[in-house]
Amino acid sequence: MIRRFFSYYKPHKRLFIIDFTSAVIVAILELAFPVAVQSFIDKLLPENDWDIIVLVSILLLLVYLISTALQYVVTYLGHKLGINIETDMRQELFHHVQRQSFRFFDNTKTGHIMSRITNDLFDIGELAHHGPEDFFISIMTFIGAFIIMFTINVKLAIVILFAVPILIFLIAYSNIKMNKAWKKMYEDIAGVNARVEDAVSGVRVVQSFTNETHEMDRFTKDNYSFRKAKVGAYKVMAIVHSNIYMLMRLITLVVLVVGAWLTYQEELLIGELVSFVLFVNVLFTPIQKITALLELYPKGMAGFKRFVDLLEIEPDVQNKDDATVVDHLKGNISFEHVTFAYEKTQKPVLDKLSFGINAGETIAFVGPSGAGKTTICSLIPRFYDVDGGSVTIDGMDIRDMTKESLRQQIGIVQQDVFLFTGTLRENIAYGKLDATDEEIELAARRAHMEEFIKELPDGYETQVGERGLKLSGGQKQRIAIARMFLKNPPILILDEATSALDTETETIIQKALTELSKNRTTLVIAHRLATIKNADRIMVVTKEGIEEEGSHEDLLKRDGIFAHLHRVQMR
Ligand SMILES: Nc1ncnc2c1ncn2[C@@H]1O[C@H](COP(=O)(O)OP(=O)(O)OP(=O)(O)O)[C@@H](O)[C@H]1O
Repeated sequence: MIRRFFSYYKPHKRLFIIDFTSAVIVAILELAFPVAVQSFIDKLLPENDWDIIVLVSILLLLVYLISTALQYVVTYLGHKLGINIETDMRQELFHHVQRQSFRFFDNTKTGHIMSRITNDLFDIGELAHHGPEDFFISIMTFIGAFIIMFTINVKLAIVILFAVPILIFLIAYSNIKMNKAWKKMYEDIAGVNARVEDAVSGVRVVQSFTNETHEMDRFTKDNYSFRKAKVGAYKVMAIVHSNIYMLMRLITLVVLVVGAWLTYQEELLIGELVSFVLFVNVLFTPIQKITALLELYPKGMAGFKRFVDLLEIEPDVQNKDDATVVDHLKGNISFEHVTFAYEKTQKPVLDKLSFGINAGETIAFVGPSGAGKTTICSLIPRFYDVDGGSVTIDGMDIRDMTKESLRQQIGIVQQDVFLFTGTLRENIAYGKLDATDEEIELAARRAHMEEFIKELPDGYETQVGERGLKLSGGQKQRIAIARMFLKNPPILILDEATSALDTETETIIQKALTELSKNRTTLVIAHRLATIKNADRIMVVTKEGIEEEGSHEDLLKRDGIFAHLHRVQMR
């Protein structure tokens, strides 16, 4: 895990070297001060040589100026390094999440992903900056200070050395305890995020059932569990901090007493004693840094582990090494003995399903809810891969095509159209990012959007989405259709595109859809049978597979499932 963590420093080697070297110099200069004070008191003062005293003072001033400049470099560049690493990781994670297949999103809460991309990465960034630098510098200062103290007076140095095992014990204790506490805290904050996500996106349902109190109770439970974990972690930290504080004061006192006695015995000079007391103070800094790291390290590493765990989830729909980039597909689709289950442990939704669609045909799928119509349509763009059998387009297995090129050939219009925050123009252009204004306006005209765009004061530049104009279901759907005119795919999937509209809007949208499906292979999932009268073929999908197939008229004549559904709807 640590080796992997360090691999993120590679692109910022130069920054790391500058930051690290500056920090090392600052630490060495810190050690110089007590040594200078000692020679001041024991050598320069008794000799009364004021020229040297002034010179040494100027030199010390110079050392401090350099130290201050380097301190700036360490703080600024060090944080910059941490931020750079955090940004790289966020890029990688976002890219990775975008590559994931539908199955991943079926099973992962947005709140959990958000929490990894934000909270976890903040802590990892902090660790990236402070971790190696503070650890190395602290060890270095510690060893350096002890070496100098031993050269000044062995007995007094040994007295201080006794404190080291206690320190190591405290550090180890805190590390174990905090590891556990942070891990729990991360799980809990992800839970809190997921709960907020549920309550906010489902707020309309919550309010319509007046279940606010119920939601509040569930949130309180998660929030308090998070609080307990975090407070627990800080309790451990408080124990460790206060013990270390007491230890350091004790050491100062012991140094003073033993030092005074040694001075009395003429084994130690006054300047040496002062210098010892100052060194005990110098030791405070690395110890404080190490205690700060005790909080940061387990926290950052717990976050990093979650980050790596997420990165290691490979999308289950992958391109083969020798996958073909397809272009201009005709749209002859064939399902051959297709078997598919969402979860390996569950009964297949589709069981050895076979059928064919000719290029340019309009096929409608009808049938009872949960029979698998949407599933059939999700397999064509490879949102999921089949478990058995194959799906081919123009005779080629879709798993032999790159998924990007395959999806470029397929357009999907769903009932629930997602609008991105931005202008109307940008939202239409989502179908073809480099579309010209003329192309966008033509697509809007073909999707029968012109009328309503004209009425908007800002026209195509109107802001839509969460922070902009709210569009009706029918208007959103026309945006989706306009996107498709721009994308211009040979295969079209219309998933219950008109089932939530009033008759007038539906007529307009039907018109737009009929134009859109011209010269394309079109698959329509419809619940309202009247809208698919003109389909070339209707397939009746049930849990047993495709039970009936034929034109509207044929199926009515057959007087089977479709005729029954039709009669119920007409009634
Ligand atoms: N993402 C999913 N994960 C697990 N199971 C799923 C998922 N989506 C659908 N299913 C299950 O697969 C079966 C078929 O669902 P599908 O959505 O394909 O049916 P449908 O015919 O389109 O239904 P409807 O007309 O109600 O939209 C259902 O039993 C459903 O519970």
